[in-house]
Amino acid sequence: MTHDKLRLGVNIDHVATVRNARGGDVPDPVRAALIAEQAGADGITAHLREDRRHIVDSDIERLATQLSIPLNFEMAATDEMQAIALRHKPHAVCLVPEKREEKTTEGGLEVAQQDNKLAHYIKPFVDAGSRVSLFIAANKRQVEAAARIGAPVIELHAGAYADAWAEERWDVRDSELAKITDMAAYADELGLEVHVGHGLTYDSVGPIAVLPQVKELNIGHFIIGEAIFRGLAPAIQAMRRCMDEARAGI
Ligand SMILES: CC(=O)[C@@H](O)[C@H](O)COP(=O)(O)O
Ligand SMILES: NCC(=O)COP(=O)(O)O
Repeated sequence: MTHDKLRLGVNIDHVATVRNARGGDVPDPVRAALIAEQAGADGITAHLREDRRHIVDSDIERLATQLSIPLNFEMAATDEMQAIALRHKPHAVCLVPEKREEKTTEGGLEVAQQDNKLAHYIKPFVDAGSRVSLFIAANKRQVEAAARIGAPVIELHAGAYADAWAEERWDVRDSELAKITDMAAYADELGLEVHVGHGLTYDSVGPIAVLPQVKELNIGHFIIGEAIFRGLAPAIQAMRRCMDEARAGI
């Protein structure tokens, strides 16, 4: 398999988190998205949570009209979100699980236990031309269920791997990396396009970026944090370099 260019989707939710802390208009996540575009991001990811704790409806409207690069619209599989996504027809719709009380997206979407329901739910997106992605744990049952319902893309949840790295629990990091590695290969065999995201940093991105089946990484929290110190464009470009150097075997 060839190592084609790995796409970087920049998640701008965390700019909106800072904005919403004061309830005003700044910092503007759409401005961040446009800077990310200039800095070489291949796409923008934004998660319109049901509680609107960061991205809000008007952000999605502005992103949909102002971006020149693909928008990956993350959302819970609800009727309300389906109507919003169908109105904007983003390049990609990524279904994620949501729990109201969680600090961030803790787990992957349960696809295996609701495959009929989800197959029905994603059909209007497929018909509308949006690429459907399922944010799932690196677990065989979930990967097989994603393929079964006809989702073209999965995004493997890298949170446990990234947390283990941050906490220097190297045995857990290695076992989580092995799960992602195995499931990326298995999903590719089943014909799924593989993305990975959540919690990745300059340190932890390399072992994921080298996986030949992985086509896209979605990264936000670390990049936005790093932007405080080095600026948004340099923070994105540094992530790009980490990915490219790992992919090139440097
Ligand atoms: C699904 C996912 O991983 C992203 O949406 C990211 O975590 C940022 O959003 P939250 O921090 O609200 O989960
Ligand atoms: N889907 C994962 C994503 O968009 C970015 O997650 P994070 O880097 O903000 O944790």
